[in-house]
This record gives sequence, C-alpha cells and structure tokens, in this order.
Amino acid sequence: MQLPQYNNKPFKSPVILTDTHTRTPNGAKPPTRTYAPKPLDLGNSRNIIKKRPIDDQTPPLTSQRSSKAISYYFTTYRKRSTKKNKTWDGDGICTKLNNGGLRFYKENGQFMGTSQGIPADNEIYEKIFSCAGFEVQLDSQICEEPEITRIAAILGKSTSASGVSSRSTSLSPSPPRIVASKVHKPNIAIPMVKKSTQFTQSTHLSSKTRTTSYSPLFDPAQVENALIMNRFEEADVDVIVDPILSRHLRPHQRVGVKFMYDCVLGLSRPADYEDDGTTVTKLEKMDELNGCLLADEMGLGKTLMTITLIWTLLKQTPIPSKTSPTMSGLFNHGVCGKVLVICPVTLIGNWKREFQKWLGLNRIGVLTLSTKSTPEKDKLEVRNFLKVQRSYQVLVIGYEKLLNVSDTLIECRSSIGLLVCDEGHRLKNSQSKTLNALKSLDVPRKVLLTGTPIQNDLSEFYTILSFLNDGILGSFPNFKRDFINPITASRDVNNKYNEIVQGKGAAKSQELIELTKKLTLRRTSDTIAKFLPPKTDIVLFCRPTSHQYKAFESVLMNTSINMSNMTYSSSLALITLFKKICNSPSLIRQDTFNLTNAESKNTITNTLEPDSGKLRVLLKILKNINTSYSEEKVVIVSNYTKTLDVIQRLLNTHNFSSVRLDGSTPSKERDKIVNTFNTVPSVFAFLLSAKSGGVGLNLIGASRLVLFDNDWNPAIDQQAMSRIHRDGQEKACFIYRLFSTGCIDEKIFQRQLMKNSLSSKFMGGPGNAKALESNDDLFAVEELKDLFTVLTDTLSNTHDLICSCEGYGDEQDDEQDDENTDQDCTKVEKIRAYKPGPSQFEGWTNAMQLQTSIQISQEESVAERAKLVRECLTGYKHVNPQNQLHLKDRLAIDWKADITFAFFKEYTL
Ligand SMILES: Nc1ncnc2c1ncn2[C@@H]1O[C@H](COP(=O)(O)OP(=O)(O)OP(=O)(O)O)[C@@H](O)[C@H]1O
Repeated sequence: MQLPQYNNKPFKSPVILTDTHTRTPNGAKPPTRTYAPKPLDLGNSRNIIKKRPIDDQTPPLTSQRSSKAISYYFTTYRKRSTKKNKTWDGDGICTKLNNGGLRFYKENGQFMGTSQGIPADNEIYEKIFSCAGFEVQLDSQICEEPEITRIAAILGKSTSASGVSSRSTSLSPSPPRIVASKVHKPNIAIPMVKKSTQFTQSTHLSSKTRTTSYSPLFDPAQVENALIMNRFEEADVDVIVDPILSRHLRPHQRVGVKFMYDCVLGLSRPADYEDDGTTVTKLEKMDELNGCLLADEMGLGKTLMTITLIWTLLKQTPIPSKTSPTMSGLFNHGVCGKVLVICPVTLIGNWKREFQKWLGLNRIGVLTLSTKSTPEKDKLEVRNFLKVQRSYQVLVIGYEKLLNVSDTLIECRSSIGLLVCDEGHRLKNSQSKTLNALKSLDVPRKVLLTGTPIQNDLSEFYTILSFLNDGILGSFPNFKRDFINPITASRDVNNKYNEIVQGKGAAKSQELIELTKKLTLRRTSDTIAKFLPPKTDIVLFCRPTSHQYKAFESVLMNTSINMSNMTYSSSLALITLFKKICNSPSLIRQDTFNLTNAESKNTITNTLEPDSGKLRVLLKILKNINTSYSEEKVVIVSNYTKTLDVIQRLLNTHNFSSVRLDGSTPSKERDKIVNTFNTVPSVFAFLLSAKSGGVGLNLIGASRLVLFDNDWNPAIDQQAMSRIHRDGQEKACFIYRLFSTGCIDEKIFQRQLMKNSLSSKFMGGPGNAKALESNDDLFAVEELKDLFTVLTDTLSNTHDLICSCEGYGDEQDDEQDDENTDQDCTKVEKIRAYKPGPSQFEGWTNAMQLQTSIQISQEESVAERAKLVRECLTGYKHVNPQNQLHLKDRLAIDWKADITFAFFKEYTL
C-alpha cells in the first residue's frame, strides 16, 4: 500500500468536510481533501520580483475558464545545499502549464524559476525540482475555483507590479486580506493518500451556508491496523497515528503511545480500563492530568513510542476548531507547535538517529545544540527555534546545557507544547536546579521517560509525579502522612511481624498503585522477548589465583579497620579494595586505602599474565569466540576504568582490536566509537564503563557480552547487559557474568538477586532505587563481616546456599526445590517462634538475650537469603564443569581450568 508521506513542511491541518460532502464508492475518483485555508500572503505581495519572463503563460487570467487551463499546486522550497539532513525553508506555489512545464513562486507571488524539462505526471510529487538556486517539491494540487482565482490574482498582481503584465489586477477581483475565520476553504488533492480512499470531493458552498465538520488526516479504512487514539466529548475529529510509524509499532508500543497521548491530553482512564492497543474508548477530561511517567524497562522502545507521540501531536489535533490559524491562515501545527526533549548529553545523538530512522529528517526538523558553542550562541539558537524558525519542530538538549539556556526557554516558553525528559529519574530530587528550571517553563504537557525504577522511594516518586501533574497527589505533608509513613513503617524490619502495621502498609500501597496507575506505565523486558533472538545468561564462578589469595590475606592481616563496629559506609573502602582484588590484584597497588591502612602492596607481583581468575576466564572466552565464532563481536563491561585499563592491556597483548567508551570519552566522540564498533568488521571488542556509558547505547554489532564485575544495584548491570540484546539484534546473544569463587563478588551477586526479588514486590518493578543510595539497611554487622570472608573450599558459595546437586547440567528439580523451601520455611518458622516480642527488647537487655537475638537474626537472614536467591535462579541449569565438559562448545567456554561452577539459562521463545 502506498502511504501518505509528510515532509518537513508547514502543517496542513486536518481535513474539513462540508455538509455537502457525499461519499463516493472506493476508487471512484481521485481523493480530494478539503483543508483549512492556505491563502497567499497578500500583505507581502509588494515584495514581488521585478523580472518576469517574456514567455510567461501564467496568470494573470481573465476568467474562471482560463484559470482552469493551468493547474496550481502548493509547494515547499529550500535553498539548494549539499547538507545531508535538509529541512524546508518555506511555502510556495507552482503552476503547471499546458505544455507540462512547471513554474515556481514564493508564497508572496515572487517568481522563483521554471523547472528544467517537463516532468512525467507520475513523478510530479516525488521529484525535487531545481530552479534558480532552490529545491522545490510539490505538495498538493489546489482544486477549488475561488482559491484558484485568488491565487491567480496574486500571481497576476505580482506580475503587474513587476511591470510585465497588469491584466489580472483589473480583471480578477482582488481578494480581501486573509482573516482566518472568513477565508474560503480550498480543496486540496493530496497526491500521496491512496487513490481508493473514501474521502469525497466537496462542492463549494458559500461560507454562510457551510457547517464545518472534520475528518481525520488518515482514513482508518485505508490504513492497515490503524492506531486510533482515544476520544473525548469535545473532540471534533479522530487522531490517527501516521501509518509510517504505526506499521512499525509492537503491540506494547501501541499501548504505550495511547497511554502517553491520553495523559498529555488529560484523558482520564477509569479504574477498570484495559488497553491492548486496538480499541478506541471515549474518555472523560481531567483538568489536573497533563503528564505521564513511562518507566518501561530498557530496550522496549521508549524513544520510538515518544517519537510517535511527538509526530502525532505536531501534525494533528482532535480539536482543530480550537487551534487558531496563523496570520497567513495556515494551521501550522497540531496540538503542539514545538517540542523540547531533554536528555543526558550522551543520548542526543541517539535521539537524532532515532528521528532519522523512523521519520527521516526531511519530514521533521530536529535541532541539537553544538557541544562546542558558547552559552550566548546556544541562547540565540534556542530563541530562534522557539520564536522564528518553522523548519525545526523539535529541540533536543542535554541536561548539562539546560541551565545555560533556561532564561531564554522561560522567556519563550509559550511556544513549547510538549516537554520530554529522557532518563527522567534525574529529576527525582526536589531541590535540583534542573527540576526547578523545568518547572518554571510550565509546559502544558510533559512526558518523563526512565528505565530505572523510582517507585520505591516514595518522596522521589512524589517529586516526579507532582512535577508532571501539579497537585495530583495533594500536598507533600498530606502525602507523607497518608502514604509514606504507613508504607515505610511496614517495610521496617522491626515491624516485620506486626500485622496491623503490615496490613495498613499493604492497603496504602495498593491505594497508591490505583491512584498512580493513570500516570505511570512500566512493562518489563519480557514484553519484547518474543521479538528478540534467544539469549543465554551464563554465570561463571572463576577460581581465584594464588596472587589473589595472597592479596586478600595480606589486606586482612594488615588492615586497621575495626570489624566489630563497622557499617556499610565505613567499610566501603575495604569493600572497594576487595572488589579490586577480585578483578586484578595489580589494581590495589595504587589504592589509597590500601596504601594507608592495609599496606599489602608488596605482595603484588608484576606479571604480564592475567593475575586473576576472572581475567584468565575472560581471555579464554575471547580466544574461543575469536577462533570458533569469528564473525561475532564482544562487549566487555566493568564498573571501573582502572579495570578497563587492565583489560585493554590484556587485549593489546593478545592482538585483539578494540574500542573503548568511558566517562572520559568526549560526547562528540561517542557516536563515532559506537558506529565504528557496530559497522567495522575488524573491531572485535568494545570496552565499556557501565556507569558512564551503559544508558541508551546500542551495541548490536556484538552478540556476546562479558560483565566483568557487578554493581550492588542490579539495574546498572541490567542496563549494561541490554546493550546487545535489543531490538535490531539478529544473532543469538550470550551474556557471561564473572564472579570470583567464594569472594565478595559472589556476596554482591546474592545481594543483587535479593534486591531484585524484594523490590519487585512493590509496584511490579524490579530494582530498588533506594538501595542504590544506601546499603546500610541491608547489612547487619555480621553480614558485613561475611562480605570479607574468603571461602577457599567451595566451588560456588551461591550454589552451596541454594542447592546440593552435583552440577550435572540440570535445573534444580521441583522435588528438591520443595525440599529446600520446606527446610528454609521450617528454619524461618522455628526462628520466629523463638523471636522475643518487641516489649522484651525495650530498655536494657541482658547479654544472654542479646546473644540469642544475634544468632537468630543471622540464621534467619541466611535462610531468607537462600529462599530469595533460589527464587531468582529458577530455571538456571547447574553445572560443575568437571562433570559437563560437553557444554564447552555450546557456551564457548573452556571449562576445565579456572571455572569452578556455572549456572546458565537459555531464554528462547
Ligand atoms: N518496533 C520496533 N521495531 C524495530 N526496532 C525497534 C522497535 N522499537 C524500538 N526499536 C529499536 O530498539 C532499540 C531500543 O529502543 P530504545 O532505545 O527506544 O529503547 P528504550 O526503551 O529507550 O531503551 P533504553 O532505556 O535502553 O534507552 C532501538 O535501536 C530502536 O530503534
């Protein structure tokens, strides 16, 4: 099916049908649409050109009849340039002469030139014509007689002013200066709309007798699987997503677009509202609703959904009757005129690429500010964008630059119809300057995008939702009293067994979920699993080297830290030191904490060989991929740039070509690096710093990813892992996660799994934002000590925690699972039975009681940890490499040495 195409031209309003329209059978006539007026600017007709070609056959015309001899078209034009991404400069008129030749005029009637040669009828709309230094494209034919006469008059008038001809001015009535509501409605034949559309040709009636009704920009009957937005009482016309976009949307994306549309238009969904993206519902308007939080997990296509929303709101409005036309009588936009997208600077290029990918920058003008420009230049650009330019509709700007230009934005804020904040969890702090600058813009419609869950910290959640929809959650003190206090109390470990507190907390959680359902949407990455190639998640426990054991020992022997009195925060430096040893003992040579407290540097030997188990396993994986899967590439992720240095040296030593992106990479280089990696076959590896580069990057050139170390926050690891397993990926993906056997790595892994499991209980979202900031709540002193315990006699502490199988490549079977769960439950129940009631711990406690309590809490915590970790590892196969050598090829790993145990799970359709 040939679809309508829209270039980046001034907006053509929705079709207006008069009451005289009659429907013709499909295909009976070429479609003719009636648009809002598009008169020529008579006021400017003084600025006409002086020269007119002698052989001019264009108007002036002496009669209606003669005007029919020539066809008239609306056009757009731009200066000729060699730029890659061009936008249009303005509107014009084209006349097609009897001999098929074309003449172009600017909007004010100024003659621009004549086309070279005579174009064939079927290319007349497709082709971009060159004339007198301009590029011109025909948009639509003007069919209505009065409009033709009027245009002919303007062209004639211009001619007369040029002194070449004056016939028309005396013969054609000069139309009045355009007042939007009074102008004639021209019929415009839209060439790109399917010939078979049911739009009818209208007959002109005098404006007195006309009652105006509208029909949508796209005919749903002609669009396969049309995406029709929800309706509301005041709407004059259906809004239908441009098929150029809707045909690409996945079902969850259709739902997402409708969700955002409803929110920004203030359409309130009833409590039982369900949407599969195919139904159209009539909704009530709700005044305080004008923004939403789209918190889908990464990779679900939030950018495409938002681009669809932007394009729809730029081009269409459900209430054209309320959109005032411009001076020239044109509706130059839909619901919104200009859109502001704010994102981390690293994602600006990505936004532009996505606009290019889905719409093409010929259709939509996307402005970005140069990273090099001065604040003054930026301000000028922003002012131009909002006040002058018609060729740009979207400004994408980094959070980093926002404050520089916020005065200008505020000054011109009335033009901004929609604000999009990507990675919007950055705005969770109510004191943030950026948030306050954005609030001052007072944009009527807002969309906030994030892949990072923020629902678990309720005051942050409040800040964000109140920014989006001022007043919707009431005042903060009331919100705190009604929701934060009871919910937080129920999460407190001390209230774990207080049924009243738990019950109230659960009820309030539920109430909050209901209240915010209208404004928030979060779907997990499982949603798109069926559109992606299979993925295998491989968890590898790597045997530490003797260097590592020595380094651990030396640190523990020499450290002056008081283990009996530590908190997570006070032991952070030691934790970091342990994590470094897990990565490579060479890293602790420059560690400040080590130098001042542990003095274990002398134990580190200089060696070119990998000095940690994980480095050895990494090297084997790389060699294996390089030889056995030579067309595949690999991304290697670490949280530490120093670790990336070590890995980079290893790659260089073994002649693996690589690129690298970390916090120090200038933003203008990032796109280039990503493109090089994705497109140049000889680049084998991509070294990525998880925190500075994980978000938004698209590394589908690789199908293998090694997560060399892990973060406490599972969301950061998830972000990194989804860089390769995302839409557009065609190969099966393998994710290798490396942990040092029996060391702190494993403990962090267990905590990650627990956090995932705990936080997904609230509002359905995995991850835990609060835990990102503080881990103190998750660790008792004994548990902290446990972090620094290095177990030398285990194949995997995590496996020991959850299972006692031999590792023959089976999943944990249900029977065994039940058995283990029963054991855990009995253990937990037994502990609960012994647990002293709250009153027994009030005031002083005797030593015996205290001892019992510590022991109980330790046992309890191990039992609960085991239960949660087991839950999270459901579906993983347990492998002892000594027993399962045949898996070597399947997972591209050399099992024998260095790997003590493995879990793996294959995600297929
Ligand atoms: N319907 C689709 N068909 C094909 N590719 C798609 C589709 N939707 C999205 N994509 C592609 O999938 C990739 C991921 O999309 P996008 O970056 O929008 O995800 P996201 O939800 O914003 O993730 P993140 O939070 O990681 O940025 C992009 O390359 C995008 O072009």
